[in-house]
Amino acid sequence: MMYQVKKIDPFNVTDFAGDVFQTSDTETPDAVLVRSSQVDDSLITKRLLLVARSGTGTNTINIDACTENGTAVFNTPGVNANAVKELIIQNLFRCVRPLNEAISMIDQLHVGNEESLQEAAESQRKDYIGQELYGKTLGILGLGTIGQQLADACYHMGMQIIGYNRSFKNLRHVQQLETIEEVMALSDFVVLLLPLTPQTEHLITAEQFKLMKKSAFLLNFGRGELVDNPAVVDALDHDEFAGYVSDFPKAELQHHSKITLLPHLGGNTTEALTHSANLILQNLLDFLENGTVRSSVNFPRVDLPFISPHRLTFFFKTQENVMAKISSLLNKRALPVMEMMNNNQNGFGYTIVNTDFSDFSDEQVTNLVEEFASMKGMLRVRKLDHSNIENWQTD
Ligand SMILES: NC(=O)C1=CN([C@@H]2O[C@H](COP(=O)(O)OP(=O)(O)OC[C@H]3O[C@@H](n4cnc5c(N)ncnc54)[C@H](O)[C@@H]3O)[C@@H](O)[C@H]2O)C=CC1
Ligand SMILES: O=C(O)C(=O)[C@H](O)COP(=O)(O)O
Repeated sequence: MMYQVKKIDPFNVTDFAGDVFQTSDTETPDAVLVRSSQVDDSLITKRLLLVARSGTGTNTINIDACTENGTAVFNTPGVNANAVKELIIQNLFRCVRPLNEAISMIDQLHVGNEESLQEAAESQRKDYIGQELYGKTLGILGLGTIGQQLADACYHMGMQIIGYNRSFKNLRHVQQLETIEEVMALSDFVVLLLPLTPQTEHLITAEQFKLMKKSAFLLNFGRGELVDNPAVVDALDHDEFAGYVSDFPKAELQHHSKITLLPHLGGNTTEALTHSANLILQNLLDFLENGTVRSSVNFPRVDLPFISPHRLTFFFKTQENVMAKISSLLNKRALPVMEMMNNNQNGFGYTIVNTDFSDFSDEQVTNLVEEFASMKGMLRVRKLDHSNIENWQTD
């Protein structure tokens, strides 16, 4: 079977497409490949097996609708963490040392015959005195992969690290505090590294800005919607804190002397983009061909070698006792179970059964798949044929 994959963002699939999938403009694809663009709900048809997101944030995908539809959502968490960490550090330095301004001053400096450029420039350096990061307090909201890498790097630059996360992380270099408010009040720099979810939308607003040090900076590399933008502008206009850096530009934040906007540059390095695209394409291929789940936000991880002529995969709600019903039907229909692997997560189960349909007619196989699919709580059943096993023989 040749699967139809719709690319929402540009991807070079030359090394992957061919035997298993081809790219297509269809509105009813088997899989969608995407970066951070919006995935329209209309694409979530019964045919859609997978949304493959190259990158970390999945806020542009309707995960609940995908899950109910039996559609897996994959992402590549951590792959761009180093790129984001480095960009944040670059911006921390930018907050404390007026580099851009100093470079621009020299660029515009005109000297006469008597004076060297160096002398003229040095005479002005008193206007470009900065501060050091060493000894300052960095507060991180969201102590996930990027937050932890940032904490380690900044700790080794001599900063004090505090942070907030919904679950306790027990990190060596981070003092984890109970509330966002404590972190905001104690930090010289607050870095937002939370995902955008219904719980985190507009989490940071006017009340918290009032707690911040007047000299503190807020850096948002999580998502724009974490912050109430009009409240940021208002707080900066009233000198409640010193400056806002955001990787997520919005018109209401433009043209403000205390606001720096970047064009979503966090993961925008050759290394991160290449690694992330290759990883998602490999995982997409493996899911379409073998049903393997390695990094998904809604399907439990199951990776079982495909060493049988056929296999069945099941995605289901665990509370309906579907696993027991699957085992019972496999037994009842005397289907050989060569290998089987199951995993459960957040109320959903995913099971792969390696099997052999050689002794079953096509009609029997179709009926069996329909029997499984009609079980209460079953969200997706797939039957996969092993493309490379010919003349399969069991001992
Ligand atoms: N600017 C950019 O280009 C990039 C931005 N990002 C953003 O950064 C976010 C974090 O990335 P990673 O660190 O890789 O993800 P991660 O999943 O490793 O970390 C997220 C952390 O936030 C915590 N968290 C989630 N909801 C919370 C809540 N309501 N309250 C407190 N803590 C909560 C989680 O427990 C986890 O520790 C992504 O979801 C994405 O939105 C990620 C990569 C690049
Ligand atoms: O991984 C994420 O989450 C990001 O925000 C990426 O770094 C940026 O997304 P892309 O637009 O580059 O896919």
